[in-house]
Amino acid sequence: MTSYAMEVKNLRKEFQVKKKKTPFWKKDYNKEIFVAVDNVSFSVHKGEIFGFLGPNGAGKTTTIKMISTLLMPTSGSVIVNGINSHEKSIEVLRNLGTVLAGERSIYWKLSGRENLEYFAAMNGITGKIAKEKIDYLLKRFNLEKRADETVEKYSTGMKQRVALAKALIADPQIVILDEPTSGLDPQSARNLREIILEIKEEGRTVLLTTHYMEEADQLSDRIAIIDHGKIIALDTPENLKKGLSKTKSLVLQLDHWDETISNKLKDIPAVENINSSFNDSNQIWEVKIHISNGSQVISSLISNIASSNTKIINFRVDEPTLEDVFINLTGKSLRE
Ligand SMILES: Nc1ncnc2c1ncn2[C@@H]1O[C@H](COP(=O)(O)OP(=O)(O)OP(=O)(O)O)[C@@H](O)[C@H]1O
Repeated sequence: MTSYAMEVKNLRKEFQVKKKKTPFWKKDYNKEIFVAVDNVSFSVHKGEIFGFLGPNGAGKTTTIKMISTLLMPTSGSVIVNGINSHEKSIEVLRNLGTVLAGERSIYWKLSGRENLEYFAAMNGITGKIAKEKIDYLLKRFNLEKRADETVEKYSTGMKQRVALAKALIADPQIVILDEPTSGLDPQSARNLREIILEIKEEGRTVLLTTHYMEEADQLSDRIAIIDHGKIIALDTPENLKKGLSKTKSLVLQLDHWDETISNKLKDIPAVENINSSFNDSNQIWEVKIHISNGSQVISSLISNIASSNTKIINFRVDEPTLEDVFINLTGKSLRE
């Protein structure tokens, strides 16, 4: 018996895309190959939450769809509980509960309860057992009171909880969640993160994609960071950050910020990256400066800024985050 819930080996997906500036009537010979997932390999241990972290367009959803047998890989394989997913997809699907981003596989014209009844029946679960399971899931996900209203009337958080209940109806050992908290308000997102931890406590394995680094950090036992279809790092969140013990971020609130100040600071060798944003409500600039050699450069940065045409309202020094890990590996921010 394998100790892995999932083994992904050299997974690759190529899409044929139209070349830029090609007239629509010129067809096939104007296509080129775009590699969305580029020989990705990783193994997920039974019972862990494995985070798949990367910016928009990195290849997370494409990978998830191949794992869930919704998309045929160009090459490579996925082994779920020792079974090859593209040779025995029905057997593999029995072990998987998947919630794709922007879940449309629940029926909006049916109620939450009817959705669960439908998907229970699809999985051969009927009668008293189905009723007990559905009542339990509706209660667990706090959907009981509005269980008989159509899903279209639900909030995004409620729809997401129905999708999750649907994914759990057949009691899968592995749950795959694609950007589960995307578009949720902070309270609903927190609520969903608690549910994800409970799913792990029940002994299930969770594969979770997200572009929220704090979420990946908080939930995951291990994290693979993906960019441009390639895994660029894979470890526990602690080890990923430990590798950057000298990296710090200087976060300042300033009354003014411009390119001249930014360029002057970028000339300092320890400065890796600068992100700035203007807060309209209090008319203050928040500037985050990522630095590579810890505390040594902080005092010279502050005196440099203080002597520029701006006033420092506040500042703090942050320890390395997964964002810093990503910047260190790619030279750009996760959100750029
Ligand atoms: N059917 C398709 N045809 C062509 N290109 C595609 C197709 N599906 C995805 N892509 C491209 O593949 C890349 C990876 O997309 P994917 O949806 O996997 O990214 P992602 O990491 O999940 O990002 P997001 O968080 O934005 O969903 C993107 O550049 C996307 O435009």
